[in-house]
Amino acid sequence: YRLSPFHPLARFKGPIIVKVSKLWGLWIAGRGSQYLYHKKLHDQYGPWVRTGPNELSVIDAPAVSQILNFGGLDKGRFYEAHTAKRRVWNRAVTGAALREYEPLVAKRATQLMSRLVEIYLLNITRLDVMGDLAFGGAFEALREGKDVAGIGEKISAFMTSGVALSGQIPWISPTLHLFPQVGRGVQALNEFSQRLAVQRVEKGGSGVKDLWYHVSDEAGLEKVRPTLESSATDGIVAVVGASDTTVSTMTSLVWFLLSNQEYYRRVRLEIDTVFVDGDDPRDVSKHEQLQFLSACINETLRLHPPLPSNGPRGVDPKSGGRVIAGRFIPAGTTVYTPPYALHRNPAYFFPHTDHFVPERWLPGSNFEKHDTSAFIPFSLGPANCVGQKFARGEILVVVSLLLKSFDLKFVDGFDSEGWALRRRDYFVATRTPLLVNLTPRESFIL
Ligand code: HEM
Repeated sequence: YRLSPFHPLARFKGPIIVKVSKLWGLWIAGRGSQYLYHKKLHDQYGPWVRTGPNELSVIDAPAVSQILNFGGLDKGRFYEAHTAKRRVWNRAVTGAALREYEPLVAKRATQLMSRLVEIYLLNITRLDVMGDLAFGGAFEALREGKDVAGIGEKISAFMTSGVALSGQIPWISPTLHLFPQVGRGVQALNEFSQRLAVQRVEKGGSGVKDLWYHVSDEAGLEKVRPTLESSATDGIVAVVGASDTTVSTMTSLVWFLLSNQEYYRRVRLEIDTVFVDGDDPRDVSKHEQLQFLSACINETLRLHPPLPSNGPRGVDPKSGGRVIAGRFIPAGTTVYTPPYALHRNPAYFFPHTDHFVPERWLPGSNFEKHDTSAFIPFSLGPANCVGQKFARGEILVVVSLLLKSFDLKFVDGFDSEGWALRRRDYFVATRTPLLVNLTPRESFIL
């Protein structure tokens, strides 16, 4: 039936193996290769591809916008386990709220620079920043020089098992606890976040209106105050969703710059010009002058989107189906809009589609194709990333401080070309260590 012309998705092209069963897709996802597989299928079959018996992947920009934007498809069963409390989240990321967080980020960025003299710790800085914001300074990984709480490990167990699996087989989410291996990863992270939440409440406010202040509604703006349990879930969503995505971007950015020395020199020159003697990269008022660095961040997010496949959407199984960009999508269909494949579609970014060319983002640049409606690293619409402004701000502080303070160079003999090929797609892309030597510069900042 799934291969027959009677199946509601029969008109959509795709390999036979994926039409028959979800097992092949599950195997690909288990290896972290979904983003590459989707890209390959789109290269072969075009912007609409059938990727499962009841699943599509779409990289046609107008259709992507209709799917993700207001009035589009639901987030579907994939998110059943999460409480999407968008209203409290929105309060947590207003301009005023972000200004409250700035000293926290600046403090950790400074600590990073001092510890970098000894060891490269970008990976754990993100833990401390999010520990500060969400749980009142819970982790202290930089101070200890390592991830003492083992949170990195808990996050990867959670990502590689529960999240990847429920993305492939949405109906499995409510039954995850039945799979001991998978359930353990999910449960360990849940218990950990509950403990942190209790600690944060016992410790009382940090004096800063941090993220916890908003997600637990300390100001009492909601009619019904969120329970400790649901604020703990939000706290951990912040640590997982906000820290790994940001560090993925920073690590890829360093990799792109060191692999393209002329761009590395140009970014450094810009930072040295904007922050002259005594000026401090933690001064966010100067960040809008960092045009070339911002272009490099965009180009990094284009080629290495931290969520390479994005969260799927679904057509309500109880509906009569939906028409998207002139095509009928039957009820119950899962729809992917994978940023990795979309961003590398030459119909939207051309020439040098697969190459790091940050100039395409500079004002006045004249590339044959530069369609920003196809640029969705933070997704689109009502469920897009609430933290994108904060993420950009954090990246600008840390990267400009890093380049102002150190000369960076790949460790001799490091397989830098192979590094990008080892990125894996477990909802947030995972990476192997990027080995970089750091030599303090004269302008080293503490
Ligand atoms: C470069 C860094 C980041 C990237 C690329 C990124 C990307 C994304 C994407 C693509 C989504 C939507 C997923 C979907 O549509 O299924 C999302 C959702 C979300 N992000 Fe981010 N994110 C980043 C940083 C952050 C930060 C720093 C925070 C918090 C301070 C944050 C908080 C959230 C939350 C709460 C959601 C869920 C929104 C909702 O469901 O309404 N993110 N992010």
